[in-house]
Amino acid sequence: MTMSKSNRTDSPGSDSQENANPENADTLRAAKCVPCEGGVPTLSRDEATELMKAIPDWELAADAKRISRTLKCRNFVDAVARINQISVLAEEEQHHPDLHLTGYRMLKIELTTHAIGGLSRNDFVVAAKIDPLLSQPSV
Ligand SMILES: C[C@H](O)[C@H](O)[C@H]1CNC2=NC(N)=NC(=O)C2=N1
Repeated sequence: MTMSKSNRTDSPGSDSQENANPENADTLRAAKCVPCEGGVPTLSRDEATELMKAIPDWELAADAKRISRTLKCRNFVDAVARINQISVLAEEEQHHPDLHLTGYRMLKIELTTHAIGGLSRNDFVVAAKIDPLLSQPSV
């Protein structure tokens, strides 16, 4: 008899235990950034790759030390308005992206945890919170 997923008992080490609570955009958005002043390990490439599934519009750098999202804004004023929205969020979270505005409306948002020289969960929390801001008109 095949056991349905719902009445299967999870035991440590069983394959159903693996990824029992996968992170998604909602769990990341419900989280708060944890103050980071170093002394904690960066996420491994595998951990980062797993978290990328929650933020599909973002790109993982080849060295797995940062994530980025690039968008073409309507115009310069729209791009600056988005920077301002992101700055409010970054201050609330006390985790700050690098923001590059080039070619008058190309906005590249990069996240890395400077204190540890690589990625932490904070980067994914902020990325997941930035996404809804970008899907609304800025002004
Ligand atoms: C204590 C507080 O978490 C730190 O000073 C924060 C501020 N904002 C930050 N932002 C980013 N991106 N990386 C950091 O390491 C960082 N450190």
